[in-house]
Amino acid sequence: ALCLANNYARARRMGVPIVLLPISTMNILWIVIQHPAISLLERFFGPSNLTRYGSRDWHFRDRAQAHIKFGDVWALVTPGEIWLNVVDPDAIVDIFQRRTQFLRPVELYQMLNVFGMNVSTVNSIEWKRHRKIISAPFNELANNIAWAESLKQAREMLRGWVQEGSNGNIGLHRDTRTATLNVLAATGFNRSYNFHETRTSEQHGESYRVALFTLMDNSLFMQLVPKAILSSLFAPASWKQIGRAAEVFKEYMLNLLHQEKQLLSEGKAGASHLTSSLLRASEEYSHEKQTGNGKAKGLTINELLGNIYLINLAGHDTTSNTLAYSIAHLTLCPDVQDWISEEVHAIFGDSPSETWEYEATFKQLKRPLAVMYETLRMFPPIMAFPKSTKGQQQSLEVNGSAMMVPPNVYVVPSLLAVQSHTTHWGEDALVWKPSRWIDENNELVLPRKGTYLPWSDGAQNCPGKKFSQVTFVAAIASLFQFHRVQALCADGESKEHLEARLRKIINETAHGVLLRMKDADSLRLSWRRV
Ligand code: HEM
Repeated sequence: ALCLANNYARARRMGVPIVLLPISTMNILWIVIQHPAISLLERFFGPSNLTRYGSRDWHFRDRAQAHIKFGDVWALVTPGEIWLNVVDPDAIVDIFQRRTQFLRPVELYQMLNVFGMNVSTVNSIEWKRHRKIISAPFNELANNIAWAESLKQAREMLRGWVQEGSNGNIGLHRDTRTATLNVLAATGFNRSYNFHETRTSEQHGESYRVALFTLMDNSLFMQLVPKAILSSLFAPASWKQIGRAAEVFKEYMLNLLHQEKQLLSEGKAGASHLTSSLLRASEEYSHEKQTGNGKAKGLTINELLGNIYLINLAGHDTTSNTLAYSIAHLTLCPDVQDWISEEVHAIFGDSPSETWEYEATFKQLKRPLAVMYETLRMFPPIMAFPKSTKGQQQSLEVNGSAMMVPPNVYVVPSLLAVQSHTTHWGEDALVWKPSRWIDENNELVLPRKGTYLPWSDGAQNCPGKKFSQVTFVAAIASLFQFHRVQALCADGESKEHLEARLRKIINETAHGVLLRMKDADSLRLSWRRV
């Protein structure tokens, strides 16, 4: 109570509306029990501040409602933290530009440190070194490979979906995840996997892919239980499985690095590949250490593994969830499927996707990109990127009024609120409508700065932005060139009920680190050639 009173007094000095929560949203016990606890509290006592703003995914459920009620800036005050939520686009741009004043709070990203520190978990000085190294391989050569591989994966995935026929049990999330991880493997590790073989191996066996999925699905849990305990003799079997996944992933990556090192020494490795690029940085580090040559510019082996894990994690489920949300929406909008197909035909005619060239055509495929933009507007995989004032107070101008933000306050650009606010997106802000992204001159609409940032903004934005766009556009364009998708009714189900069920599935989220549908795999979808 004393901590809450203290934080309340600090927040009051900002002169903004305040909402109090009796529990810190970072409290470990609360993180574990919040979902059943919130359901129970809501059932017995009705909605309260705690049930509205106390969960990890409250931003998604609330969207712009809190800002419409409290204004463009308001504070969520808990015994542990003050979260200052901001929806004014100019203030949001300002926050991202002042990276050294509104700092990324690395303490909130510790779950990403499974193997070592990485670009998301180091402090702002070290960040520059990591960022320079990991950004280098994200170039047009990588995008070219991603394009070809995404087309290949989409073709194989679609073949399986069509074969599934009227059963429609396609496993939407499982399959888009397999495909996007294969795109990443082709680009990063120079391995081109067969979609169906990898899908089967994911259901059995102990591959690095299964290990990665296990680690990703349990990353919140791993934040609570140290790796050594997970692998200990007395740990329950389910914990040991997570510990084992960490070992399998590490072994695979070390093995890959070893092979790559050998290729490099023979002068064979492709310079564009992610692994060789990171490996060179690690060798540079060893060299610097041996020669005692100035400040470190390379990466230690643990940092190398840490960054490879981060890129695997950040680089595939983000795109695969976006594909899954998009396809789920497209089943509700057959007209948008035709709209995409029309553009694909105008560019490629009936040419098979094996012949599609990246450079000449990616820029022309505006409608698939519009689908991606619209899905990310309403369903951004990373729902919030808080910044912290740390030890210094900072000034901030919101709607033309200056305020002082005290030290150690988390300042949160309200991504989901600004991306679904009627002021910026009109009365139909909550309607999924890709056509809003194309203007009357057939150009992609450029939204006002600070109103659309699913890849974040400023220097710490997503280095994989274009890579994800290329992967997504290739997949959607090739899926809808000749085919259409339809959701299948359950026995005796009416069309209206099916639509309502689909919308419910779209809006029910899994409680993980990234936003994703809880039950995407339960959708029965039928693909047919037109
Ligand atoms: C739909 C696709 C994607 C979205 C919406 C997305 C979004 C984001 C966002 C919002 C951040 C900043 C997070 C923060 O500041 O807390 C980020 C960072 C990052 N993303 Fe992505 N991302 C996507 C795809 C990718 C892909 C395909 C890759 C790599 C292959 C990638 C690699 C990274 C990395 C390495 C970072 C950390 C950058 C840094 O801290 O400097 N992302 N992403």
